[in-house]
Amino acid sequence: MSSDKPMLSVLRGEQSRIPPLWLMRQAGRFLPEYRALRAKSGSFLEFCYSPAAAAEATLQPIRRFGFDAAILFSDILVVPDALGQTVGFESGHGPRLAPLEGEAPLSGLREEIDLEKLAPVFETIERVKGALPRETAFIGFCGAPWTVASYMIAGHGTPDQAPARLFAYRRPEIFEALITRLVEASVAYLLRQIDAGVEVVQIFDSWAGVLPPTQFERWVFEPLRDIVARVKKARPQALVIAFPRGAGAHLRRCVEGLGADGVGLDTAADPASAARDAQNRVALQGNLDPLALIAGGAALEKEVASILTAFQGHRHIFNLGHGVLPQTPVEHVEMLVRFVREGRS
Ligand SMILES: Cc1c2[nH]c(c1CCC(=O)O)Cc1[nH]c(c(CCC(=O)O)c1C)Cc1[nH]c(c(CCC(=O)O)c1C)Cc1[nH]c(c(C)c1CCC(=O)O)C2
Repeated sequence: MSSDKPMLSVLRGEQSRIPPLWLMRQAGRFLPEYRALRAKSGSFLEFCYSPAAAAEATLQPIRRFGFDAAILFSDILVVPDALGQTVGFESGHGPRLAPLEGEAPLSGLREEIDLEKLAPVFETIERVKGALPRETAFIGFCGAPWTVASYMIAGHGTPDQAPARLFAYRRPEIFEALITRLVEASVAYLLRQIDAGVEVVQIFDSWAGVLPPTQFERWVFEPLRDIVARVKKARPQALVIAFPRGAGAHLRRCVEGLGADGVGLDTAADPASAARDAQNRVALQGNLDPLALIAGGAALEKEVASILTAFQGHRHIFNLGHGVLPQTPVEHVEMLVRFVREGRS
């Protein structure tokens, strides 16, 4: 099926000479208009739950750069919030959750996600949907069970998710119950996002890269495959991108076996080898180094050119290998857009 949205066409199986382009964390602190909007609001979660503000943050990068896709402005940690865990964000420090611990770590959590609590997110989606240019695709998202669980257990960001890894070894039954609950919650949440108006959902497994193969299979691959299968079965029109960041040696299995329409490549992944594995059966998304975007100039041009060359002849969505960093100059993003679309900086 062809579409007047280049992003959807590539996810549905077409190739495009000029890849559709969007950036993870394209809304955020590197944009002066985001900082101004954010300064007027309360806590980060309040901001995420304010439909007018969240819709505006979603649209800002579309107005400025004309990206091929908008991504819902929200956060992966609204899911633990809607499961009843206490979630906060400390400026400069990132997320702070009441960690899951003690004799019965799941006892304070709801069995099922409270979608009523997330009503403002669905309202944000409805607002954005009515305001997007007709050629712009709309992406919703959630965090993958392993990544979300790792924050729920530690209560904050860590360099290697050691607390969740230890928990999974020491208390595998409880960890399994948590992952199962997150699979259910993620499916329910994504289906509601699709019903509210997103056309694509991306599942962020930002911490997929820290596990040994046995644990990767159980906590990353299987839950991701289940979510993809259930979302596609319930909403066959919806398109799904999986982003198993740091999957490394498991990337091939993800490209071949997750059942997603697209797979996101992180900064360290080799585009040419992923393209060989994919055989055009899935679209590949990525994977410019966010630091090359900060550096700009000849280094940026060279990296962009090499990615475009490596993906030639393959279904490709241009993106970064991880999110835009706050110190990124806006002009470098403008340059990237010109370079990808017009082949000039
Ligand atoms: C692990 C993770 C989180 N959140 C997310 C992930 C997965 C992707 C990744 O690995 O980056 C996903 C996310 N977070 C945010 C978005 C918005 C949409 C977009 O991509 O533009 C998305 C898709 C906004 C945000 N989420 C957060 C901010 C910064 C808060 C602020 O503006 O005050 C934004 C814009 C806060 C957040 N949220 C999270 C952390 C670790 C932090 C603190 C680090 C930081 O500050 O960048 C959890």
